[in-house]
Amino acid sequence: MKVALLGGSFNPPHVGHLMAASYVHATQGVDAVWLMPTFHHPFGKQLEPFEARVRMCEALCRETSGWLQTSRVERELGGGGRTVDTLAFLVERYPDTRFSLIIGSDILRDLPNWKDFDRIQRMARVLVLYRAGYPAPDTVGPPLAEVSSTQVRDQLARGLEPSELVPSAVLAVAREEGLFGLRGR
Ligand SMILES: Nc1ncnc2c1ncn2[C@@H]1O[C@H](COP(=O)(O)OP(=O)(O)OP(=O)(O)O)[C@@H](O)[C@H]1O
Ligand SMILES: O=C(O)c1ccc[n+]([C@@H]2O[C@H](COP(=O)([O-])O)[C@@H](O)[C@H]2O)c1
Repeated sequence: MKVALLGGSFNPPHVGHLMAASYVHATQGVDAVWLMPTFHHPFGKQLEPFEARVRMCEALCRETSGWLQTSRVERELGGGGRTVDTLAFLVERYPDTRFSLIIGSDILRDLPNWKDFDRIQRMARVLVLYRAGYPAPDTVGPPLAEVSSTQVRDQLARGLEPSELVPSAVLAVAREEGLFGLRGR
């Protein structure tokens, strides 16, 4: 079994995440892609509650035929939310699975602040996707969608409906849960 992991804040998930996951599933010979929402963000980002982000990720996953799944592993682990620790745990739990780790090229500038990135590279194949606006050497594939959770949150804060950036089922969960100031709107 070959699994690609896409870790993220998913605050909220958007079509860029779906495109990134689809691209990897379609071209990189993996059986499944797991979304791994952050429980405690290592750099202290303030996020909507974990279970609400999981629900939105699960709604995103339903846009696929089943190869995209959401993992609660980072909640199970607690701790500092460092990817190397999550990966070490998964490698031990699933000895017959080969893991890849997907990151967007915007992350490259943060990597010096990641814990043990060398060890991550020994445990998993790292796939750096070309996120539109962030060209870098050694990325895989064409530039992917110019969309971010920040842009989605900005639209929501201005009372706009980001229906072109977020799958409608994800927006429905955000509304039901009253996330991003949507309570009572
Ligand atoms: N449009 C995109 N194209 C390619 N990769 C993406 C895209 N959006 C997010 N990613 C990647 O998905 C992972 C998780 O991203 P994250 O959940 O932080 O979303 P984000 O849009 O970057 O959020 P924010 O705007 O809040 O920083 C990261 O590796 C990121 O690089
Ligand atoms: O391992 C680390 O040191 C580390 C530092 C910062 C971020 N990460 C992970 O990188 C992924 C994307 O993070 P972000 O900030 O773009 O949502 C997410 O899974 C984080 O847990 C990991």
